[in-house]
Amino acid sequence: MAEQPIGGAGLRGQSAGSTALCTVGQTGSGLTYRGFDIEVLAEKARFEEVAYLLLKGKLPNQAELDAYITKLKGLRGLPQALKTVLEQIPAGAHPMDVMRTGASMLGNLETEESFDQQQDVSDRLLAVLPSIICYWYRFSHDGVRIDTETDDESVGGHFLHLLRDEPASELHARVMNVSLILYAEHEFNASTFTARVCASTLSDMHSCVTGAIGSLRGPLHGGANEAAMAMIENWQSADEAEREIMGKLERREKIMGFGHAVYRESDPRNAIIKHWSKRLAEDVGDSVLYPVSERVEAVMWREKKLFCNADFFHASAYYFMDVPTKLFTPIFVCSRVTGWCAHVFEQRENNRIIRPSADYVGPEKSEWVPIEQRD
Ligand SMILES: CC(=O)SCCNC(=O)CCNC(=O)[C@H](O)C(C)(C)COP(=O)(O)OP(=O)(O)OC[C@H]1O[C@@H](n2cnc3c(N)ncnc32)[C@H](O)[C@@H]1OP(=O)(O)O
Ligand SMILES: O=C([O-])CC(=O)C(=O)O
Repeated sequence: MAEQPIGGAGLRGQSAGSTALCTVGQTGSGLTYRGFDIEVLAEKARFEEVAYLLLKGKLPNQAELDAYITKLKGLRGLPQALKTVLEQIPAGAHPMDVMRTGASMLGNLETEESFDQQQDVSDRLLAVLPSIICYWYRFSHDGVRIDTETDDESVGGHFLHLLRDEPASELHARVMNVSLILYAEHEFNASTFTARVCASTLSDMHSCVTGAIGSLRGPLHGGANEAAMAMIENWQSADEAEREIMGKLERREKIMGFGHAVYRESDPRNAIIKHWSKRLAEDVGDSVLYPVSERVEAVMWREKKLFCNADFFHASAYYFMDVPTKLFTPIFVCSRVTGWCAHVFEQRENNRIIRPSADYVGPEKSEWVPIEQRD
């Protein structure tokens, strides 16, 4: 057997099961949720409609959507014990760690006792995750205890309202809606696979989501939007960006927000969020960050044939909406929780514990040496 490094090839290209939720890189459009092209959903749908599609299995009619929005609005409140925990977390903590703790603590307070509760538990998580992150952020940064039960119609509007203490503009609510749709679901990505592995042991929903948040946090996955922002904000012009990117490529550094494990030529979400980033750049009169981002995109394609993934233009879009960089990946959580929960439902529906094998590359059979005789 050929010697291989410890670690692995990332299971790239191997099927690890089936799903009815999403196709990635298979059809002409590149990305579909339950058969609907991402371009159509981003243009026509509300995020809550997409959440319904993923979680309940079909698009809602008007009455069903109205009832769902009303339900989500009624689930935004935080239990006192969760507020108390959030107030203990220091301002310097990473918001993804706060999300992880928040989801986990909720599991102590509102435990999923039976899989019959899975729809309600998922709706609660979807409604309350923006409240969790914004309650902590505003308490630790501004010293205020906010009321998280706003009357905003949308999840994105609710998030921005809590963050800034005023309702979101129409443009910002629209961009948040698109962003949440783009991030909602993506087949067997690392965080979703984490959720499914956890679900396959017949564990509870909060454990699946808590584990998934931990996986999404890393810069090779959801954390790339923050890492991209940390990079591009250093550059004052497109020419400076080009010089710096060339240097990074020479030093063989990874450029965050580029490349993908499945897509080979483009990520269909990029053109959509790029369009909205441009609109926001015009709205705020930006003449630096958007041109810098466009130049980085052009140089990466010219030099490496690497394209922007969903994360790259999300960085500038969120920046133009005044969202602090550390909150970029938590927004991803507020969206992807729909995909995670829907995958947990699927896993539970036809479950077998996920337990692959490893090729052993360690030492041959070894003799035990008493501790006093070891080097
Ligand atoms: C929402 C999301 O999670 S999207 C992904 C977000 N993550 C990022 O943006 C992080 C940066 N990108 C990456 O690290 C990778 O492209 C990943 C993790 C997304 C995919 O990883 P892989 O499937 O291993 O990438 P792939 O096999 O296509 O890589 C091929 C080559 O391109 C290089 N490459 C891939 N992405 C990048 C990048 N962003 N910058 C520089 N080089 C890159 C790899 O190092 C590899 O080079 P090598 O053959 O010399 O080792
Ligand atoms: O599919 C992946 O590997 C990563 C990704 O784009 C996502 O999770 O949205």
